[in-house]
This record gives sequence, structure tokens and C-alpha cells, in this order.
Amino acid sequence: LCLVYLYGAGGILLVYDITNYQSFENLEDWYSVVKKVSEESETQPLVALVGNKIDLEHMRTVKLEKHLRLCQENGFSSHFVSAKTGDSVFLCFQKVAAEILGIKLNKAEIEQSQRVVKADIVNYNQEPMSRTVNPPRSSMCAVQ
Ligand SMILES: Nc1nc2c(ncn2[C@@H]2O[C@H](COP(=O)(O)OP(=O)(O)OP(=O)(O)O)[C@@H](O)[C@H]2O)c(=O)[nH]1
Repeated sequence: LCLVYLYGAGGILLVYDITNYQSFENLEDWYSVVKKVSEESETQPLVALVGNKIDLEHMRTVKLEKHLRLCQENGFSSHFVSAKTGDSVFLCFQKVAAEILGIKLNKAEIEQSQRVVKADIVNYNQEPMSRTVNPPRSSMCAVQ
């Protein structure tokens, strides 16, 4: 069934889990299937390497260098996403589509595709005053 999707595809995403080294190693098999199908096709697909689960960066087992080397050796475009939080997912598809079409995305387009990361609101006023010499002026924090 997978061959049906691969044949004639303009772009192929090789997705692995950055916290699971085996999923990265498995890409070799997946890519050999891609190459086999591409041999029979007139047009060559754009291949993108996508590291998923960047929300679990602290549990990363696939080093960034490994990812980048694979991209360099095979001419893949490089992406990191989190399917869980949605981080960079749209951006990844937008970049791949732009690459296929030969369009260069401008800064505004790239920024628009990036989600605003909001930090939790902490109410410091509930903390005992004696603990802080200078109580914080603001109880809100948002990273944009
Ligand atoms: N933290 C985190 N968990 C994720 C992310 N993407 C997927 N998961 C979790 O990883 C597990 C596997 O996700 P699936 O969507 O089943 O992935 P799959 O590759 O289809 O896995 P199989 O069905 O086993 O082939 C689930 O528990 C998801 O919730 C992510 O970006 N971050």
C-alpha cells in the first residue's frame, strides 16, 4: 500500500522519533524503498527528514549531528516538529511545499507559521512576602 503513496509523490517526509534511536535507524529501510520507487519514476521527489517529539528534547537519543549528517549525505531538507504540541508542523509542510515549487518563503511567512508559545501564569502575590526582598512587579509572563 505504501508504494501507492510513494509513486509519483512530489515530496516524501521521513519521520522519526528523536527519543527513539531505533526509529532513526529504521529510516535506512524506508529510504531504500523510496529510492527503489523513484528509480521507476520520471520525477525525483523532494525528501525531507523530520525529527518528531521536539517537546521531549530532554529525552533526545538521536544527536543533532546524526540528523544533520544524514541530511547532508542524502540531500534531505531538515525539520523538527512536535505532533503533540503542533510546534512547527505547519511550518514543515509549508517549507516542503515551497521547496517543491521552488519558492523562497519570506521572514513574515515563516514567522506566521510559528506558534506563539505561552508560559503559564504564576501568581507570585500568593507567595509569602517575607521570602522575596523585592516582590515581582508583574504576576504575568508570556513568551512570544
Ligand atoms: N510527546 C510526544 N508524543 C508524541 C508525539 N507524536 C506522537 N506522540 C505519541 O507517540 C505515540 C505513538 O504515536 P503514533 O501516532 O501511534 O505513532 P505511529 O508512528 O503511528 O506509531 P505506530 O502506530 O506504533 O506505528 C503516541 O502515544 C503519541 O501520543 C510528539 O510530538 N510528542
